[in-house]
Amino acid sequence: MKVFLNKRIPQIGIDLLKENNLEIITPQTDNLSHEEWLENCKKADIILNVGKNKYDKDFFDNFPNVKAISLFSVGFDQVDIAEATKRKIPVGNTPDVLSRATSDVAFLLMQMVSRKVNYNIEKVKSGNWKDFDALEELGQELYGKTLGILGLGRIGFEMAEKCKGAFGMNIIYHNRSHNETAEKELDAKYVSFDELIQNSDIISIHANYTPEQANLFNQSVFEKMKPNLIFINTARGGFHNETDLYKALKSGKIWGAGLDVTNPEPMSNENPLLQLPNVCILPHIGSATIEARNGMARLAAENVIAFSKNQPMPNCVNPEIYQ
Ligand SMILES: NC(=O)C1=CN([C@@H]2O[C@H](COP(=O)(O)OP(=O)(O)OC[C@H]3O[C@@H](n4cnc5c(N)ncnc54)[C@H](O)[C@@H]3O)[C@@H](O)[C@H]2O)C=CC1
Ligand SMILES: O=C(O)C(=O)CO
Repeated sequence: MKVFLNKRIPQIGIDLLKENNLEIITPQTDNLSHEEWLENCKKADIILNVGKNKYDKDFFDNFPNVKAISLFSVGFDQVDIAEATKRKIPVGNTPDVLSRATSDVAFLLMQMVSRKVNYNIEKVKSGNWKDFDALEELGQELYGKTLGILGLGRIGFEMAEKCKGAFGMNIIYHNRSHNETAEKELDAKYVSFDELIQNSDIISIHANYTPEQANLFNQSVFEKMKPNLIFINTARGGFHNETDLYKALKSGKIWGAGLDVTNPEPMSNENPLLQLPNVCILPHIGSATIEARNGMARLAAENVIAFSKNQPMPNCVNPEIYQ
């Protein structure tokens, strides 16, 4: 069985594939052109996908040889799951192993934005730090604030737990269903989307993205938020409308924003958001720890191996295909 691996992954994943006698197709470069990527897809039975390649109806029509996809990510928004399911193509992902790392980044961004760390570092570096000033560079404290989580699943729970533990925050959340563990352990309160955006001091997005949710955070939503609102997005860039976010930040309608994800990625280094003092943007590093990436490599390889043995993938986004 041939596995197309389009980019480098930690060695633990490669070793597992090799131990199971899988033939790995690896390109000589990590930066394949789209055409080169398509060429390699032609040769594969299964793709171990790193990055944002799209798997939609056209792809499945053009590559009937591809019988399974193992994503090196927990997010699966790049795959048309309904289409894959219709064709009985299993789609694997890498849950849990990256929840701590990703919620750490959300927590980090929240603190950076609350104390304007980005802006203040720049001030020191550029020589514009003149003297101690009682009224300058003031941040806002996080203790006792209300954290609103959109999407209280695995990563959302870890973010809520950290914020409760470190800052005694009140947790409110909006989710597709109630999270009883969070309600019991963190005293989290389920609220409507409108209540979430109106009552939160910090909003952190941890929902899985679907195209129907594009621009969910837009001008009308930013207008309803508190002026001290810290907006954190470590989920997917499509959730926020970038122009509307820019306007809300520039006009002071909200306090600030911390983003680990943008749309598109990478973001242009001339993007006006980067000029704002109340914004901190990272290059999609939520899961970028040695521990998380090793875990992801292991889970992604285990999904490939299970498929090669005609067994259900241990972490499958569309397990109904096995019924
Ligand atoms: N920045 C980064 O490097 C990373 C980003 N992510 C993103 O984080 C997302 C969440 O991952 P997990 O927590 O493991 O997923 P999960 O499936 O455990 O949790 C997502 C939750 O969001 C809820 N949800 C989805 N749409 C919603 C909506 N419109 N309103 C309310 N709730 C909604 C679901 O019901 C679910 O409970 C991933 O799908 C991925 O996009 C994940 C890992 C790393
Ligand atoms: O796992 C994901 O969904 C990511 O975005 C990268 O780890």
